Amino acid sequence: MSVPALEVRGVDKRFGAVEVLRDVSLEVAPGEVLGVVGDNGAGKSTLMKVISGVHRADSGSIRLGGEEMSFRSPRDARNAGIETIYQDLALADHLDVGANIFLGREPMRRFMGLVPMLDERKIHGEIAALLARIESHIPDPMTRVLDLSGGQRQAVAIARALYWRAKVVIMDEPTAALAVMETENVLKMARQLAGEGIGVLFIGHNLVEILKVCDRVMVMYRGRKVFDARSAETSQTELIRYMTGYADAETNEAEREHP
Ligand SMILES: Nc1ncnc2c1ncn2[C@@H]1O[C@H](COP(=O)(O)OP(=O)(O)OP(=O)(O)O)[C@@H](O)[C@H]1O
Repeated sequence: MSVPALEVRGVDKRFGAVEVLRDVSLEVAPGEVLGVVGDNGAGKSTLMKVISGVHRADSGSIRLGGEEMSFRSPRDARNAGIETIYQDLALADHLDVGANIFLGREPMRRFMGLVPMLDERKIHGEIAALLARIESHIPDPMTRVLDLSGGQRQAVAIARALYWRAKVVIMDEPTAALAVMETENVLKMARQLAGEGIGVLFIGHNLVEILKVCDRVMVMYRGRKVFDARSAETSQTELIRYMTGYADAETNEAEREHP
């Protein structure tokens, strides 16, 4: 078996007296899209924030490509290869597409061997190649991100993940604020990232969408992972039973009856 792109083992997280994550484990293979679902407050965002270096777990471990990680900041996580794409993206609105992809590390060239200058030809070429790779329709890569649509903004974040060779991309409710066509594009991009060998975590509420785009789905309920199955082997009804705690209650009842 290949080494998982991401492996989370036994993560616990408390905020004061509140236990928000309890012994959560998951694995995402390279090229796999794992859906994460659960009711409001189930702990999905907190889990993603632990993985992306925003919060530190109280216990448990995170391995990226088989290597144990200890992130002190989101920057640490990004440098290690974990890119997060939020619904409200952390893009620099007033900067153009290129600046948002290169994050201040644009290709440079030396003028007459002395003064370093932006290598605009290389920048244009790289952006065009990236956008073509994800089949994104951004007419002019020099557009300010502020002037892009929601779906185009997602495309910029995805291009950035590709450029920086992310190992894992977290898409946290990426389609929540998008129109139908844009939603389709973002779903397609999730599959394209997986096609590049990236492990994708896809958090969402729309089960039709989740079952369509994800290879596997896990359900969070009150801070625990209560279910994990291949999309082809589960259904909306089954996921809802776990999301609402019914399946859990049934198991407990069966255990009481047949201890
Ligand atoms: N910084 C924090 N301090 C205290 N409690 C928090 C903090 N962040 C989250 N929580 C609590 O942790 C629980 C899980 O929240 P989380 O946002 O992870 O859930 P979620 O599954 O992502 O929900 P949603 O679908 O609504 O985004 C909630 O009860 C929330 O109030």
